[in-house]
Amino acid sequence: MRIDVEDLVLRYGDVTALDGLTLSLEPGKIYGLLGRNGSGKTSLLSVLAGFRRQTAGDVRIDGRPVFENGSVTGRISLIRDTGETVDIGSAEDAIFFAEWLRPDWDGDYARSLLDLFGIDPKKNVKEMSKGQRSAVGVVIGLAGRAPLTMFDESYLGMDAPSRQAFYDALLADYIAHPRTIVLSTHLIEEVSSLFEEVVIIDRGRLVVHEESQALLSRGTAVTGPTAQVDAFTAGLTVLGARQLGPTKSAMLYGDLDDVRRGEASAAGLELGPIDMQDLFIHLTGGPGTSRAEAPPAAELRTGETR
Ligand SMILES: Nc1ncnc2c1ncn2[C@@H]1O[C@H](COP(=O)(O)OP(=O)(O)OP(=O)(O)O)[C@@H](O)[C@H]1O
Repeated sequence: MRIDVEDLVLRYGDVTALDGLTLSLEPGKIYGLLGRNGSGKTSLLSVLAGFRRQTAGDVRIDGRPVFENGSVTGRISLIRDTGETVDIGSAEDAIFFAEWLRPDWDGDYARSLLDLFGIDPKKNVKEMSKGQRSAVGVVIGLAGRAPLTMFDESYLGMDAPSRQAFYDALLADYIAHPRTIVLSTHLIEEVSSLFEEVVIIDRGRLVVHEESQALLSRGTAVTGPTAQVDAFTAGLTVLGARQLGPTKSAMLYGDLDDVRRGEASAAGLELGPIDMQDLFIHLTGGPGTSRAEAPPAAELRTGETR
């Protein structure tokens, strides 16, 4: 499903969670939705799912308004981290309910996923561990095959092998049944290989909406002997560095032109890709930056080496 959001504002009393956000997402892609704590990710997903009415602005899914529009919300699935969507008895009950609610529901797939995650279908969801509840939520989200499926940190409670099983299942099922998928996450490195496009929001505003590869190409890792790396990176925007014995790897932000690349090669330095997480930290103001100090979004969008 196609998403068009224009000048979206959402306020909770005095708190402005979404502050004039404009964004369009094409159908049939996997999007990563990233942002620091309190940046407005859950608020955005809640408005997109029709759980909340926006304070101002326009929200359209496939060209139609969302809030209190059953013909649209019935085709949208938002799985939240709290698992409240499945708090209705056993996992089997949750599946029964989802089957009734979801036109594209695949019951056999749901049961195979419960098996994959080691979930006892008869167990009451309320008596499950946090990770097991998350897994039930993930099963409901995947097997529902909603044309717009959104996971809001739904898998945070799951352990590493279960999360990996989820990523594998998501990718395989997405290839077999293409749809629009939005993944909100703080586990950036773990999930970033799934993203076709990345949306970063900060303080309720859009900072970046770009193809993953284009975003990653904004940074370069420079690796080699410490003295050469330091000489090469002097005056450039260095996001961070790692030292291993006499070898240093520095993460640079911004384009390196062919001349600079030639210089690196002549100095015996290796140029490689940068981690999405390092870019994210930079684009949202750096680890020690308070929300008030973070650079404005317009400045962050330029992508030039300073
Ligand atoms: N029900 C609510 N009532 C009042 N303020 C709220 C409510 N829900 C969210 N907020 C505020 O809105 C802002 C955005 O919150 P939101 O939950 O959308 O952020 P988030 O990006 O999902 O954060 P996190 O990564 O921590 O989950 C925050 O300042 C938050 O305190």
